[in-house]
Amino acid sequence: MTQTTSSGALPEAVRALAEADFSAVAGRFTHAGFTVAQPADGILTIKRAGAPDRASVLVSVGVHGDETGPIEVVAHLLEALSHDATKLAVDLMLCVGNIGAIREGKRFIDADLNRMFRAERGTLAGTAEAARADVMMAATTAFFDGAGPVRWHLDLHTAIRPSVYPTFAIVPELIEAGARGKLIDWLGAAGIGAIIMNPQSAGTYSYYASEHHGAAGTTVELGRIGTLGQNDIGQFAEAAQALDALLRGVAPAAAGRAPHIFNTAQQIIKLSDQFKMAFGRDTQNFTALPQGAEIARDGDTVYTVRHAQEYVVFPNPDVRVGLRAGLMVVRAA
Ligand SMILES: O=C(O)CCC(=O)N[C@@H](CCC(=O)O)C(=O)O
Ligand SMILES: [Zn+2]
Repeated sequence: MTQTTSSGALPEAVRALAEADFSAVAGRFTHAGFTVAQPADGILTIKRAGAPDRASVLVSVGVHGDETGPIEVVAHLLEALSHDATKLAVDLMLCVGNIGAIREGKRFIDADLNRMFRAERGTLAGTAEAARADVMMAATTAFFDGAGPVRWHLDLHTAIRPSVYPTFAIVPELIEAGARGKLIDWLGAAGIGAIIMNPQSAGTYSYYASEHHGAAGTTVELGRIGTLGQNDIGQFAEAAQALDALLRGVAPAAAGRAPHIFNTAQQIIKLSDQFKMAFGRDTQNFTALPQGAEIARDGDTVYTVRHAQEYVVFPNPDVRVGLRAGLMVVRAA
């Protein structure tokens, strides 16, 4: 079945996930004997009763409302899996993040949801996204409470700008070494070209799940923002296959290539409205800058490249004061 939208015909599975309408898939998993619940709007959990050792996998999409490619990828995958429901080999929590922003085709309504997964929110405490993050954290806590030791969180995003690596991931350094190794292997099988090791929380969902719930969490960037129903998701076939294999508890079809590993050199924080980036808004992710080059200036503060070479990721002068306006990374030895 398809639904016609302003952007053309949207496959029913995509429409349903984008609108957080889980009725069809929930029915199929229930019929296959799973315990299915919807603890909050946009959140679906599917568990097998009496199987405490199963891996627990949280998959989130749409934390930024204009990042629609992963919604399409997961919608098709979930639709297919629900028709083969007994093959689901993990406890699954599926979270459609910023439902209001998805509806409006915007990154966020009041403020960036992916900076709200921390206690201090300052002036953003009363925003729609602060309330949504509270709901998501409560559901995440309930999902992982009492779960077995194998815990994953894949938070699927897309980047605003083009990138030297069209697919890349951010991995919190604090993940225990064994679990981190398995996660990096999986990211390789998923066709992810580069991994940024991140030592510090920026208030993101995946860092929160790693820090507070012992999950092997990661933010995965799959291409660029696009209109729902118009993304070329064929380019993410490896990621879709690897995710499907994870949910079915089987090895990915391809081992993939080892991603390039980068360490975080510095986070560029916007300190005031005087903040000015030294290069254009459309500078692509992983653009190399030489030692001493100016990155940004903000009043008396001048951010410069400290290593022989640093690469800029997520350059964004338009963020709110106090938030990350870019990440400088270096190739790991
Ligand atoms: O392309 C951009 O500038 C932003 C893409 C995006 O939403 N990235 C995430 C990364 C989260 C992390 O650091 O783990 C974000 O900025 O929230
Ligand atoms: Zn995003």
